[in-house]
Amino acid sequence: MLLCCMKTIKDVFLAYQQGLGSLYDARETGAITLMVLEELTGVSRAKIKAFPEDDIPANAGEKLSAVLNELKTGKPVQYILGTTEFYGLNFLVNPATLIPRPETEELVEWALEESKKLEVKSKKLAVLDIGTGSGCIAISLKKNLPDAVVSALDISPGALKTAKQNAVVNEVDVSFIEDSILDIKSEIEHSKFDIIISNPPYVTLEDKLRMHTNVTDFEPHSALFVPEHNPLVFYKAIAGFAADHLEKNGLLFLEINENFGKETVELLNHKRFTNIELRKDMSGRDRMIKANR
Ligand SMILES: C[S@@+](CC[C@H](N)C(=O)[O-])C[C@H]1O[C@@H](n2cnc3c(N)ncnc32)[C@H](O)[C@@H]1O
Repeated sequence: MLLCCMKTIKDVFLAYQQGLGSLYDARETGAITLMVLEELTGVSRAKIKAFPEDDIPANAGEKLSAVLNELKTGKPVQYILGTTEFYGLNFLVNPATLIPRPETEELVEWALEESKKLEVKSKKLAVLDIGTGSGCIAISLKKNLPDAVVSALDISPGALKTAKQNAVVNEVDVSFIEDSILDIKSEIEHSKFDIIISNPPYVTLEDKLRMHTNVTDFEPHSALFVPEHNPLVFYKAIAGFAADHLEKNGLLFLEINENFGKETVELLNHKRFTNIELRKDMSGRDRMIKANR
């Protein structure tokens, strides 16, 4: 199917399958095509799926063709469209921010479930997201816990700029702090939290060799890779910070490297966290931890 001949939704799916077949499997290509069609035509996902024989809007062909050419370079669709969905909300993304992943939605879900059980007397729930990136975790938590006071920290000014825009887009109030969890210098040093949550960089050199180039060539390395090839460097710093800055019975939530679940649990044990729970994600991989102060 030549792009010039795309008239219907079905034609677009066919052209994208042909163009992207060497980069993605059929399921991934289908999902990408759906995202692009929805964004560029304004037609809903449900309608696209239900009426594949419908014509695409006359002015959409050129844009669909330009996006397909960019996709062929391996650039993630979210960076091409500049947007993605996370926990039912829209987030702006760009090469300064990691593209939020579905596994991280499971971490948010867990934190929201547990937050209901936390007894916070005579004050608002205080939450800190470490390594906020696009702000997806902090903003989703604030959206669902409107009374909470949510702060979010990142070392990257580019990521923080986007996270601030995302807070405006999603109409929530989050305090953003530029600092390094490896060497805190800001006023956050004097604060206490009921929940500390983080999806820090955890990709090792060995993991990198197995990763798809559309991740390693396009997503920010400072969001993905651990410095000095030490897979636990961020977990050590976060556990140390949380040990001092969580309220009594406060909760720590971490997304982790699936190959270092046991080691991360040991580290938290060593820091005297209790009720440490390791959970698998929807693909059955050790992916997240909850611990009590
Ligand atoms: C894996 S990304 C997670 C982004 C976002 N929370 C998410 O789940 O999509 C890790 C984030 O940690 C930030 N980061 C890297 N080094 C840091 C440091 N020393 N202190 C604070 N944040 C850091 C990166 O800029 C990046 O935004």
